[in-house]
Amino acid sequence: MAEQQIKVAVLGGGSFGTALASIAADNGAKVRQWMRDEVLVEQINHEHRNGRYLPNYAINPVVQASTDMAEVLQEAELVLIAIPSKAFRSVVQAAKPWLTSEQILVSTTKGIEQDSFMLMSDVLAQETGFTHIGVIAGPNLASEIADKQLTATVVASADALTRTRVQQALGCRYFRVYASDDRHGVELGGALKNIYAIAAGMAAALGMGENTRSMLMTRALAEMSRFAVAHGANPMTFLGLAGVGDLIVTCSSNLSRNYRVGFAMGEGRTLEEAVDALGQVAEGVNTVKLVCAKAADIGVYMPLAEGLYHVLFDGVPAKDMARMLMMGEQSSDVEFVLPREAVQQAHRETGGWHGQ
Ligand SMILES: NC(=O)C1=CN([C@@H]2O[C@H](COP(=O)(O)OP(=O)(O)OC[C@H]3O[C@@H](n4cnc5c(N)ncnc54)[C@H](O)[C@@H]3O)[C@@H](O)[C@H]2O)C=CC1
Ligand SMILES: O=C(CO)COP(=O)(O)O
Repeated sequence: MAEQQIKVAVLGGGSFGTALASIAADNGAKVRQWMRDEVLVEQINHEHRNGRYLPNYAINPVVQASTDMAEVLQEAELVLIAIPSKAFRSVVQAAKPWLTSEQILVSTTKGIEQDSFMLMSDVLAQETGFTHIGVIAGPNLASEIADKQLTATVVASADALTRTRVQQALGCRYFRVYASDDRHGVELGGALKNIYAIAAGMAAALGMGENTRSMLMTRALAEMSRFAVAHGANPMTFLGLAGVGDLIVTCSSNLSRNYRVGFAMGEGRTLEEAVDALGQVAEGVNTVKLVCAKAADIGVYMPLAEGLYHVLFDGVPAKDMARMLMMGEQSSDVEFVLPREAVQQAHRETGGWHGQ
């Protein structure tokens, strides 16, 4: 018996929405993509190209773009939402009249909502009240996916049907989809690593070496998992693609927008200049603000995120901040092995930490 063709809707006309639409189409799905821009719709439908966000890649001609939300969502079994966090809720609200409880709704957005500090899957759950809700995150640079480079991601949901349908719809010869039930852990992995990608870009522009980058990434992982565990995530998630996997790619690649913002600032540009030159979303700029405020509120130790905050928003030179961070507390390597408190206690018992 021939397999039934799955109907996929993608909300968002940016680089990631476009890359995901093309994967689903390559995999045999019927794909419709919603975006606001009429000109882009025409270009995708006639030239099979997204000239604004992924100019150098061919889009599978099966992808049909439209500005009409009703048309895009009609009969869709799987809805992928690739909208920057700032606009995510408003787009979900606009989509709501055409969403049904049988549909599988998946956020692909790596950000946190400004006022509520909610993750996008929680926004989806709050706005719809539906059960088939999940997220996708992992080392997924959109242009590499569009180039069909071998790639893997994670779908995370407590709902087995959501995990399975996403694996079936997107898993193909160049894209593997691994499953997790730690939705918040996976989602936080994707959102938090953007902070450290900015710092990594800055370090690279300042000529810091490979030891430094490795230290930065590994200590970033310690901070990310500490923060996520305080929000109920499983620390083991950070060993996976949405944790260490995404951190590696985003802290190493000039294709990452967050890395590029950091690199531009390391070269002497202001934050505003760096963001303007990008012309696309760099979620980490907003995420670092929100995360630092939350970490202060709930008492989570995040020296790298705080350091980056002072560089981005208080004009502290990145080199001075790096020097200060090097003189901070020498703590536990992996605190899920040796708790931080045990290291601090030992220092207290031996007369304190003698940094210079
Ligand atoms: N580009 C990438 O490599 C990856 C991106 N992501 C995440 O995907 C999310 C979306 O990012 P990209 O597609 O990369 O962004 P992008 O900057 O390439 O495009 C953003 C898209 O959202 C649209 N948009 C913005 N505000 C809107 C509104 N109010 N109403 C309707 N549409 C609106 C823009 O018109 C544009 O089509 C981000 O959270 C990002 O972190 C996740 C994995 C990889
Ligand atoms: O999340 C990404 C890769 O996994 C993309 O990162 P940027 O948003 O920094 O481009």
